[in-house]
Amino acid sequence: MSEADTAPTPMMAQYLAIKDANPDCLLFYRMGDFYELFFDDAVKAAAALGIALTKRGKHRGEDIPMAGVPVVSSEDYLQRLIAEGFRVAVCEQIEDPAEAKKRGSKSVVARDVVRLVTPGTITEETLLEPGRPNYLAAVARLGGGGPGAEYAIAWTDLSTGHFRIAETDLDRLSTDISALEPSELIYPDQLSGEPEIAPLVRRLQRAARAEPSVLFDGATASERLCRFFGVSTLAGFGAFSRAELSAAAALVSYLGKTQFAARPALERPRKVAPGSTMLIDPATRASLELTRTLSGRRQGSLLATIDRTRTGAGARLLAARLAQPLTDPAAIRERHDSVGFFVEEPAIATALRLTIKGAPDLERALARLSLDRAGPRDLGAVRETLDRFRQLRDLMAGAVLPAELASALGAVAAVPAELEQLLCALLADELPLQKRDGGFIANGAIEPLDDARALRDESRQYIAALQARYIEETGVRSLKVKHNNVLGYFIEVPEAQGKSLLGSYAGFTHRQTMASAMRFATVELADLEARIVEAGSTALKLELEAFDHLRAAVLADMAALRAAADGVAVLDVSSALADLARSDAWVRPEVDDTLSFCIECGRHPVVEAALKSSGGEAFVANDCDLSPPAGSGAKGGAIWLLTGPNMGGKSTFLRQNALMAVLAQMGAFVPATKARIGMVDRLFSRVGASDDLAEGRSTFMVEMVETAAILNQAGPRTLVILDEIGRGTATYDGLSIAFAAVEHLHEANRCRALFATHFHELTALAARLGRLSNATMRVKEWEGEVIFLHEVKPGVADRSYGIQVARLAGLPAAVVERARHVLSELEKGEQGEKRTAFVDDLPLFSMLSKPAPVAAQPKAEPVLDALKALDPDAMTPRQAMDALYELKRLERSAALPQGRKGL
Ligand SMILES: Nc1ncnc2c1ncn2[C@@H]1O[C@H](COP(=O)(O)OP(=O)(O)OP(=O)(O)O)[C@@H](O)[C@H]1O
Repeated sequence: MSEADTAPTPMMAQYLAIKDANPDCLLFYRMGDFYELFFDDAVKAAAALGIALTKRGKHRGEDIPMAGVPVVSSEDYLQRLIAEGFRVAVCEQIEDPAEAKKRGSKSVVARDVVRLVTPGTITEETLLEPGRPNYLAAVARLGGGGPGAEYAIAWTDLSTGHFRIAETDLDRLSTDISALEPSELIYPDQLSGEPEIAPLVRRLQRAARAEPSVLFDGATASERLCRFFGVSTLAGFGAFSRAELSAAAALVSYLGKTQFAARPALERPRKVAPGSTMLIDPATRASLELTRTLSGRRQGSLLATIDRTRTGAGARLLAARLAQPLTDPAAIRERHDSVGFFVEEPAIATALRLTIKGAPDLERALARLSLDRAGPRDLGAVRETLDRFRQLRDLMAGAVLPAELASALGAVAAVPAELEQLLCALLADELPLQKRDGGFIANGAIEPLDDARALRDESRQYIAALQARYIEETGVRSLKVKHNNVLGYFIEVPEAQGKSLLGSYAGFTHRQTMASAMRFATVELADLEARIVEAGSTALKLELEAFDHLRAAVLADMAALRAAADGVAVLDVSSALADLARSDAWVRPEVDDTLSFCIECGRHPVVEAALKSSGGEAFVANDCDLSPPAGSGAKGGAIWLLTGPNMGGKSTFLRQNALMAVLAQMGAFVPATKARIGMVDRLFSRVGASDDLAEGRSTFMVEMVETAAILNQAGPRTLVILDEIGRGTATYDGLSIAFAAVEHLHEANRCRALFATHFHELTALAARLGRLSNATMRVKEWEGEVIFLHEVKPGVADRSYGIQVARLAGLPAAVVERARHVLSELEKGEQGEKRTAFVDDLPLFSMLSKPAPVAAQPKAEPVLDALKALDPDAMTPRQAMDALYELKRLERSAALPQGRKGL
């Protein structure tokens, strides 16, 4: 094979050069109306998208695999590729093909990558979830990995422009990142494999990405930030640590790397003060199902249950608040004041919620406008929002607002009125999606545009007139003036007449002979066509200029618009939480600096909602008081040790109290009749067991790692929820661990805690530990059946009723019967006999030889017998009354079964 055979074509050479520069992305290579993918990219994309894999030409003697997606529907494909974890480099033609032709017929149109589409940098409405922030985060470490290391996180939502920076430390790094649920996290490549990064990378998988350390370079960080924000000093933004600057600069440099020329209009970075939010580690977050259920769905999470917001920005703010509850009681009270206002003013709340319902997503439209990725409908979104802003102002005028709402409404009112006037004056009522075809500027708005449009439309009438004249002059009645993209305007006549016209009609120039028709051009048609094209392109040019003008006007008011959008989000969240509080009887909690934790008639919002929607029994409200015992002068909150039957409602009770703290401190009202919560700075929840195979840890190991974290980190302001610690190992080991853990929580951590256990032996600790009390879930037994009352009361459970629950769950009757037998033997053993002896007494597989027991015959019951004997049709009213009294008497004399019987 000669050199020439193996050398790539000029186009392929261009492709390979661009692909070489973007090795970790799928390359969308623009060819006409398609983005084409080649080689491995084509194979991967075809598999991921289910599109055809074809071939185009050869490279080094091999077929080149190719797959393509139409440009018009490329967003759908991008969305699916991003969801699958790919990054996409979008490569466009950056010159007019006509220019390329000038360089020679074989020359290739210049192309370059204009954008890298990555999960954290998308802005298209179709690619984003409306109610979820889409964070790109950067983590920086300065000072090596030793004890003096400084850590910081910067994060931005490109689709809204929010930009925050926070210092963090080794202990809370993972917790802080999990609160953000970033779509993409970048970290310096020198941290790859380091212990602080490894778990994050495992958790976030492909969303975590190592970037060259130069992006995180502390020495150039300030300068890069200044350049990005177009300022000469960062002094006006606040004081930032070196690690914070490094993380923030990495973020803006990464944006430069992915967005190329487009510069996103980020707001100025805001510092999040350390300790201003409640620490909730990833395991706690997952087990409480704050924003997602354990199976990863939004439906059934706390967020989905409480979300009554009416706008995308409101839903995002609610999610962000839930992910990061506050710790400053004054700031929390401010949010409660806002919710309280709408609870007290339902008429205003209802009107407000109607006004904002279905409002366009202003924040995201602004982000697209700033990146020059917007269409006419984004301008339309601004126009519509400004109209709603005005309605909001009118609606709330005169109301005496609490501080947070007053400032939110102030921001809404501060948007300059001229912008709305300008948009209303220029934009058409109905707007197309794309600006490239024009048609979005109103008639009568711009005079030269009206003229150009008139000329274009008149010319079309001239064509009709011209056709009539040609018919008359030639006598060919079937003559038509037509248009196509190759010939432009032309005259078409049937072939027979065409032939006679060829010689006789001097004005016609022959262009084409078809199977049954002939086509001609004339000078007049060519003139007209030129005028139409010119008028059309003049009109489009004027429209695009107007678009740029409007875009510039919007961007000039960007800061005010953003602040107003934030304000509407606050109004939305506050009124949504008020709506929830009113309809579901939630109350305003009191959050202060004490160590109280006193909840009256608390409920679990998600379980309650689930019971309600299934039409089942009503949720039973329960009190909880973990405040330091009154008058004891105790330095530390109380611990409740909760015992009770399986399925009795222990986990529900534990979680509902943890959720109560989260809800109260995010600024919501709570599902209770009264709540007083001394600020919780850290929340731990270890509920239920699961293994973590990805981390190579067994169920018990996970449980112990998480328990260790709690015992090592919980302080006096921490709230701890522990469910069945020590269950995953041998009984005595588990019991000992649980025992020691309770003692440690009481003596060393001194935190408020709820501890549920099936180890009834632990309840004896209450005699020794002053702040420990026993509580239990009430049950009633009836005929060997257990009835769960779901009521928490002081005291100790006598046993776990595990066997009854197992029977309810459908364990084979033989197994249930055998278990009952084993249990009674074990209980005897506990009362003095040696266990081993008893186990020896139970011959292995003895149950297999026994027939399955027949269901127990119902016991004779005098009330029932008497009832059965009655025949209402044969009774007088008097006799019926007497019979009723007799039944009552029988019922009273038959005492309800008590205690431990009927197993
Ligand atoms: N307060 C309540 N009011 C009404 N129903 C409740 C209440 N608490 C729990 N339940 C119902 O009981 C079911 C079992 O509750 P939960 O899982 O909390 O029990 P548990 O005591 O933790 O059980 P186990 O020890 O088996 O883990 C729940 O799914 C719910 O339907």
